[in-house]
Amino acid sequence: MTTTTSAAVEVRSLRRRYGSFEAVRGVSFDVRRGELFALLGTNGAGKTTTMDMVAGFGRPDAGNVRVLGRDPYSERRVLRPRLGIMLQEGGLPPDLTVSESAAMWAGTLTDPRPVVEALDLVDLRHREHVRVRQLSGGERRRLDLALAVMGRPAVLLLDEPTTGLDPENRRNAWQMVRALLADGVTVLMTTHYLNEAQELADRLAIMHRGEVVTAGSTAEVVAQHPARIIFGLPHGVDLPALPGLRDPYDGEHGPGRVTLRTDDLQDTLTELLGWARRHDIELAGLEARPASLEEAFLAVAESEEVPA
Ligand SMILES: Nc1ncnc2c1ncn2[C@@H]1O[C@H](COP(=O)(O)OP(=O)(O)OP(=O)(O)O)[C@@H](O)[C@H]1O
Repeated sequence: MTTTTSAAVEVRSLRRRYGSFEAVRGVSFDVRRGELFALLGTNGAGKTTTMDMVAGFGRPDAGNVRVLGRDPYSERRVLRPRLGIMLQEGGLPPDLTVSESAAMWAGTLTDPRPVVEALDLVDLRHREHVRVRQLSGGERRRLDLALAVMGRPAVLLLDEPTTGLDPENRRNAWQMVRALLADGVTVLMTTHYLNEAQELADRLAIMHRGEVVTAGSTAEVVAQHPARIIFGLPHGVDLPALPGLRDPYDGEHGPGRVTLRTDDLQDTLTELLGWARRHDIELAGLEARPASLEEAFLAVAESEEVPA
């Protein structure tokens, strides 16, 4: 029997404690079919613990996880052929070579990619005869990634997949993930690289102290934080009242340099430009930009709300 649900991964009110410490405190999110959902968060926020439960390795104390409509813990055998998992610890036998490891893993799968194809995907073919223990950290990570996609999974779980990769290999990994997404694979990924989330994620959630603090598309998450307009103003000129501003204005960029923080970039900018034109005032070095994902992340990381 197949169960149909609209989301590939459904996480509802998930809780997990280690002893008396509650690491995951009521986390909910959906990963839609064919999208990449990024879980971001501060160190110790509970991302890996959440991933473990989605992978079916850890059992929730409360709440629910469904992957392709199945419970990943109790129905792990049914789900396994459709799930690709790359967690933080690879745990491969250190004395096997790269191709022996890949062949051993392929032997446990129903419809594996050929070993050479999987190694080519992560650019490791030239290292096929090297023992796992002799690989660099980044090469080991890439081997883990090759094994995660070897079984042609419908859902891929990647816990910090590009940590330790150099910039070129990180970009190669992104390309591979993009190709998988184009094939309809659903990806749930954690990362500490905000540009990685910005490059790859359709939607994301930012976790802090066991909770999801904010979630949505990158644009939605960023839109919750003020945009900035920065310019130089001739000496002795005062700004008019402008719509959308949080503060009247502040001069954090030094004398004559003004920074406005606005919740409505278009409105504030339109008014500002109209005013400058009418009074023939030059706004020197004018810059306008929305908040960045980094600003949104830092706002979450610095928030002191302690969950009840
Ligand atoms: N086996 C364990 N026993 C006790 N506490 C644990 C265990 N595993 C994780 N924790 C604690 O649970 C919290 C969440 O850990 P988790 O690894 O899920 O966070 P994370 O968001 O993945 O962090 P990071 O970004 O640093 O990898 C942390 O405070 C961690 O110390």
